[in-house]
Amino acid sequence: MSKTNASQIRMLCPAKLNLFLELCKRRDDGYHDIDTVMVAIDLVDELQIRVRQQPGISLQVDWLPSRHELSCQLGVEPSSKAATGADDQGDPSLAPESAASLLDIPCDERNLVWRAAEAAVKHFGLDLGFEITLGKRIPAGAGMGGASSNAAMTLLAIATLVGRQGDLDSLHGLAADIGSDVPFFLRLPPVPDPAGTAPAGTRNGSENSAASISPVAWATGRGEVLQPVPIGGRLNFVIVYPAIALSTARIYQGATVPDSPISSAPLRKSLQTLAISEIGQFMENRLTEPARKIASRIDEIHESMWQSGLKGVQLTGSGSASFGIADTPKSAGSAAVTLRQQLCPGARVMTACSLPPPAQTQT
Ligand SMILES: C[C@@](CO)(OP(=O)(O)O)[C@H](O)COP(=O)(O)OP(=O)(O)OC[C@H]1O[C@@H](n2ccc(N)nc2=O)[C@H](O)[C@@H]1O
Ligand SMILES: Nc1ncnc2c1ncn2[C@@H]1O[C@H](COP(=O)(O)OP(=O)(O)O)[C@@H](O)[C@H]1O
Repeated sequence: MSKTNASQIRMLCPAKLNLFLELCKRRDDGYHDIDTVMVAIDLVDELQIRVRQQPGISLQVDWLPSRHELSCQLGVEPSSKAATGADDQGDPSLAPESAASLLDIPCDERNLVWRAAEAAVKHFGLDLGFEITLGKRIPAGAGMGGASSNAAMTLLAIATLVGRQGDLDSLHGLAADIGSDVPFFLRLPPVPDPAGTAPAGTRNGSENSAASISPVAWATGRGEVLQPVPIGGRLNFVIVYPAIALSTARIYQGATVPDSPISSAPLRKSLQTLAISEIGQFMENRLTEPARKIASRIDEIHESMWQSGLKGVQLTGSGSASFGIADTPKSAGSAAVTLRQQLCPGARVMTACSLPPPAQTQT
């Protein structure tokens, strides 16, 4: 989706869920070799980038539909400190490094959008500036790739504005330098945008271009080595985000690499037939244990999600959000109503669908 003209572009930034995440090895550089399967979903942030002749970057970030609405859902003051997520004993040593607040997103070089814009200016040798506005829906510190998706779409948007969108491979390295999850978002099919016109520019790369034909990818290395995973249709999800921001680094630090890591192969195979009970059987997230030790509310949320009839209930990424799979959009909607009655305020309950494989977006 993009509304591109000579001076501005609008991009939708999809979130992601990890259907599988296994730790294979702790690396000397402080990262882990992982085996993960990520699916992009239609819960999106909105990015608008305008070209300025004067070099420099400006960034404005707002929550959609509004900060007030989200603070009510989460049961936090609009500028409150993030809930500690410490365990019931409130052990401060377990509290995650909480964001200044659940709703405070940095508007300076700490924001991955800003870093991506600076990297693109340098990479393409531009003497232009960019005025950027970002509308956030994807919860922060949730394990849903919000910041990474924003960064990837910023790279794509600036490449499109300067007529370089054709060569995704050169952007792959920039993306991987910004974050391990960022390359995944570069190669997704464009998100259909009701307010936009044609989908964003072509996303063809050479060896990985096949990856842009699927909203699902198998990622290895630290998450930057990608292969497409065929999927037999669309999956319906219900996502629950408790009012807790978890630090990705902290969760990885608390994780243990198993002696015999399990493989995502059975899960990847089950996605082709889309047999939900089979998919649920092969799902796994090795970061669940460290996350639930810090935020014990995750256990209560999983219990409520199972009881609401969802299948394959699991933490996404390093958390704090969890998702479950519903048989149909209708059953997802009714499970969400039940969960909102039980968990809100104090959590966001969202429904979402995996992005359609490109063949379906042409219909
Ligand atoms: C956990 C995952 C699962 O998809 O997503 P999120 O929960 O962040 O959405 C990713 O691996 C997060 O990717 P990303 O958020 O880009 O992480 P990065 O900025 O690259 O790394 C943040 C920190 O996480 C740890 N890290 C990250 C990736 C990896 N394969 N091994 C690690 O140990 C390192 O301590 C690193 O310094
Ligand atoms: N564009 C962005 N959107 C949201 N958070 C951002 C952004 N840039 C930097 N951050 C910071 O990164 C933290 C993690 O953001 P998150 O959306 O969870 O990213 P990811 O899931 O890719 O790790 C946030 O709590 C926030 O402080």
